[in-house]
Amino acid sequence: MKASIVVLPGDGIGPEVASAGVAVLRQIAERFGHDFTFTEHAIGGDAIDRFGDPLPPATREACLAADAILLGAVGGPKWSDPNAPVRPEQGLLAMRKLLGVFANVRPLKLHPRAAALSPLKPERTKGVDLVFIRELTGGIYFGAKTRTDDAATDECRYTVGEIERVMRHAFDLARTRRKKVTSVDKANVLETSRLWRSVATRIAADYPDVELEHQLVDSMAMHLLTRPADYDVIVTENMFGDILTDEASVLAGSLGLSPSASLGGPGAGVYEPIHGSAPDIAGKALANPLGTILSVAMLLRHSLGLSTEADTVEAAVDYVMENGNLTRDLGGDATTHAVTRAVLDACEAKAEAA
Ligand SMILES: NC(=O)C1=CN([C@@H]2O[C@H](COP(=O)(O)OP(=O)(O)OC[C@H]3O[C@@H](n4cnc5c(N)ncnc54)[C@H](O)[C@@H]3O)[C@@H](O)[C@H]2O)C=CC1
Ligand SMILES: CC(C)CC(=O)C(=O)O
Ligand SMILES: [Mg+2]
Repeated sequence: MKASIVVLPGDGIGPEVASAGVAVLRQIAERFGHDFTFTEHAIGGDAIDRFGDPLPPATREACLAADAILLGAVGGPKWSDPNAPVRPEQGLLAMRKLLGVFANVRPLKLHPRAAALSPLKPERTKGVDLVFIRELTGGIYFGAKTRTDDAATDECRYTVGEIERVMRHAFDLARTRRKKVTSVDKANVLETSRLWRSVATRIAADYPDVELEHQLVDSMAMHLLTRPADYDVIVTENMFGDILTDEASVLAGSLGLSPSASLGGPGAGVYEPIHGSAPDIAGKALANPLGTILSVAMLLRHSLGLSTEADTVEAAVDYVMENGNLTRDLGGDATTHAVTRAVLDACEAKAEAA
């Protein structure tokens, strides 16, 4: 098949992990006879430096015309002055809004070897297999902001329509899994959460085969560590999802392992690891590329409909997790490049065997 893939490397370790993702896509294209074209565009701090804009017009146009988008990460200390007029993260948020990708899918599966790397005891993490659906284009990250010399505000706003569509995404997904949705909110305090909860309850009536439970976000943060295996699909608003998924990623051994797909818009899906630009390890070849490579598997499956190819990439990552030398965050001393090479070799072996 032919596919046009826009690559947005961004900042810090973004370019290091994005190039690992592109290497895997190139190999899959060659092995399975596809014609993928890759076009790199600027986003984030890199785009501010080159164009004075964290999401320049050429990047916007390319994203709107793409079949899929692969993103590294944005941000870093160079652009983090609290008084800076423009920030890298604005480019990422604007891109998500532009593409209308309201459902951010963040799966978390525990590889057996990662159980030993998890800070939790193996008996706690046994059987963990959950998916977060994080609302991605609404809430406090997109609300009006004000700032005076002695006060600041960030508005949190959700409409019924925004909640309904992400809720249906979660229930539809739960139907293909263990048929359980946990909706996370702060309905004891926030009006937006009370609306969230009432919409969740109403939508659940259309899915009598799926169990719905409501959970307050503060205790959810605790339950994720005490009984993570009890959860199947967890749906929540933008900021709660951002925070809980970084917490949850540690169950699987490292933030560097977690992939994501941002879906639901009329055009391309966006695929990115859930981590940031990791300025502390940028340029040192220490970045774990597996979260990005697993995001590439999601790209193949969700945007290109290539499930055999996606399975091949996931099986290759499983193989490397089981047998390979891993990056430092997972207790190894392999470089980003060496782990990527190991995945490419494993992809080749899996494709050969298939
Ligand atoms: N999607 C994006 O582009 C995101 C961007 N950011 C931005 O990234 C910058 C840094 O933010 P932080 O809070 O430090 O979060 P971060 O996710 O960049 O890093 C947190 C910690 O995890 C480690 N880490 C992250 N990814 C890793 C990987 N692939 N391999 C090994 N270790 C990894 C880092 O070294 C660091 O110690 C900020 O400017 C922030 O705004 C943060 C989150 C997401
Ligand atoms: C700029 C932030 C909203 C990015 C982030 O932390 C994320 O999407 O996980
Ligand atoms: Mg985040």
